Amino acid sequence: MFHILAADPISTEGLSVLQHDPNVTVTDETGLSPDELENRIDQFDALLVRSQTKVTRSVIEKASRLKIIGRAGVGVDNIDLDAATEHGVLVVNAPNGNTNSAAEHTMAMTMALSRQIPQAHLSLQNGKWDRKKYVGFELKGKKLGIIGLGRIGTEVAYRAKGQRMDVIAYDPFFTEEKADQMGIEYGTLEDVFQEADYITVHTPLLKDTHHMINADAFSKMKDGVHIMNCARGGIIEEDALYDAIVSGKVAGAAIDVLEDEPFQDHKLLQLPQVIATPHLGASTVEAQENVAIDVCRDIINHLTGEMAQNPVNMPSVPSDVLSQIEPYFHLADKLGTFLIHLTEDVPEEVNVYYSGELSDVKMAPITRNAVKGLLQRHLGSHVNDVNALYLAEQKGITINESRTATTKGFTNLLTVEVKTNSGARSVSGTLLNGLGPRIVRVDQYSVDVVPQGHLVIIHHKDLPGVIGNMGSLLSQYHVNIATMQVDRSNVGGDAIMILTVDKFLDKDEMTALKQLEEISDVTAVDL
Ligand SMILES: NC(=O)C1=CN([C@@H]2O[C@H](COP(=O)(O)OP(=O)(O)OC[C@H]3O[C@@H](n4cnc5c(N)ncnc54)[C@H](O)[C@@H]3O)[C@@H](O)[C@H]2O)C=CC1
Ligand SMILES: O=C(O)CCC(=O)C(=O)O
Repeated sequence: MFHILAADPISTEGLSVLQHDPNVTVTDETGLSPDELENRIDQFDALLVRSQTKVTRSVIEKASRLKIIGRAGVGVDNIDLDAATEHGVLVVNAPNGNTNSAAEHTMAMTMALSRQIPQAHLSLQNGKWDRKKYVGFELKGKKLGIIGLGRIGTEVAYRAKGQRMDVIAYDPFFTEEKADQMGIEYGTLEDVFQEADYITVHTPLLKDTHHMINADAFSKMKDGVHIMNCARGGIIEEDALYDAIVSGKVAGAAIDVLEDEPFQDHKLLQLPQVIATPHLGASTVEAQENVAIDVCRDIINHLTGEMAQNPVNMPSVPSDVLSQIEPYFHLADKLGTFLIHLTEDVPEEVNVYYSGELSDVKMAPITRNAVKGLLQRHLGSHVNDVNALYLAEQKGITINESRTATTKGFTNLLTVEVKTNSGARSVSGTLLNGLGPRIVRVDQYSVDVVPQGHLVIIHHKDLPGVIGNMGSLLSQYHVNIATMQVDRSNVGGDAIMILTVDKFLDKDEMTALKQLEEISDVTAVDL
C-alpha cells in the first residue's frame, strides 16, 4: 500500500484518480506548517503539491520512504530539485494543463488594470459614485510587449490580437520568421521596453530573468506604461516597480505573483495604481482538474513501475547502456551550458560530434544531455534528458549528431556546435583518464579547463598588459582568480582567456571588465 500526502488544495477530480486505486491511501491535509510537514513526511511514498508548499532539502532529507513529488502546475521553484535527485525522488509536473487559464488571467488583469475595475468596485462598495476618477484606457491600438513567448506568452499574444492590440515579443528562441507566422512583431528586449504601452512577463524565474525588469529597464520604457506579472515573483524588481509607479513612469501594475508569497501587506499593495490577485493564474476549475489529473496519473504510473509522462529530474536510459555512457552525460550537459552562454542569438541548429572511443557509443542519450544543458538557461530546470529533444523541436531547433574519425589527440572527444543566424560557435570536451572532464576547445582556441564552478570567458586582443589590467581590475573587486587559460589565433590577433574565479561576477564587475579597452566580450557562466 502506498501512502500519498496532498499538502496543497488539489482538485477532487485529480484526487479521485488516486482514491480509485486500491493500492493507495490519500491524506488530504493542506496548510501544514514547515515543521509539521518535516515531522510527518516520513510516513508518505508520494507528496502532491501546488506552489504553496515549500519542499525544501530538509523536508526531503526526512522523507525516508518518499518516491515521488507531484507538482500540480508548471513552476517547480518551490521544490529543491537537487535534493530530490540526490535522494532518488522523482519530481513530476503538469506543464500543459494551466496554460489557458494563466493566459486568460493575464488578459483579465490587463483589462481590469486598464479600466481600474477593482478600484471602481471598491469605491462603490464604500458608498461612492465616482465616474470621473475611473476613466481608463482602451486596449485597441495599444502595443503589448510580451517577454517570454512560451506556452502562456503565445496564448496571451493570440488573445491580445483578439483585443486588436499590436503585439511585440521577445524570447531567446523567437525569430522574425515565427513572428510573421503569428502575425506579431519580433523585437529585442530593448525594443519591447522602448515601444510597448503594456508589458507582460511570461518567463520562468531564472538567473537571467531575475530582476530583468529593474530601474534601468523602467528608465527605457514609455511614460505611462502598464506592467503585468502573472508569471513569477522576482522577475520584476519590486522596489524599482514601486519607485517607477510613485514617480509616474508606470501608470499601473497588475500583479499575480511577488517574490515572497503569500504576500498580504506588501508596500506595492498600498498604491492605488496597483491591482493584485493572490497567485490565481492557474486557479480555474478546468486548469486545476487538468493539472491534478495529469500529475496524479503520473504518481500512480511511477509507484506502479510505469514511465511517468512529465518527469522533471530523472534520466531514462536502460541500465546496460547507462554504465557505458553515463560519465559523458555530465560532460555533455556542461558543454551545452557553456556553449549557450557564448551566444545571445537564437539557436537554429545544434550539431553534436562524437570522436575516438565515442564513435562506438549510443549517441542519443548523450546528445539529449547536451541539448538539456543548452536549453536550461532559458527554459529552466524542468528541461531534462527526457524532454530536451522534444522541447528543442518545439522551439524550432534542428538537432544533428555525427561520428567523426578524427580525435585531435584525444581518446574521446565530444564537440557541441550551435548555429545561429550570426554564425557557428562550438565547444569540445573530453574525459581524461583519472582526471575527469575537461573543456579542450572553444571555437578555434585550444584550452584546458575543468568544467566546474564560476567561469569567466573573455575575448580580447593579444596585447601586452591585458592580463595584468584584467587581474588588477578584478582584485579591486576582491575577486580571486583560481585558474586561467589563454590562447590566441595569431600573435597580436584575437585571443581568449578563460578564468575560474571564486564567486559569480555581478553586473558591476562584468560592466567594469567590458570597459577595459582590449576586451571585446565577457561572459560569466556557472557550471
Ligand atoms: N500565475 C500562475 O498561476 C502561473 C504562472 N505560471 C508561470 O508562468 C511562466 C511561463 O510558463 P509557461 O509559458 O508554461 O513556460 P514556458 O517554458 O512554455 O515558456 C517560458 C518562456 O520564457 C522564455 N524565456 C526564458 N528566459 C527568457 C528571457 N531572459 N527573456 C525572455 N524570454 C525568456 C523561454 O524561452 C520560454 O519560451 C512560468 O514562470 C510559470 O511558472 C504558469 C502557470 C500559472
Ligand atoms: O498551483 C498554482 O495555482 C500555481 C500555478 C503556477 O504558478 C504554475 O503552474 O507555475
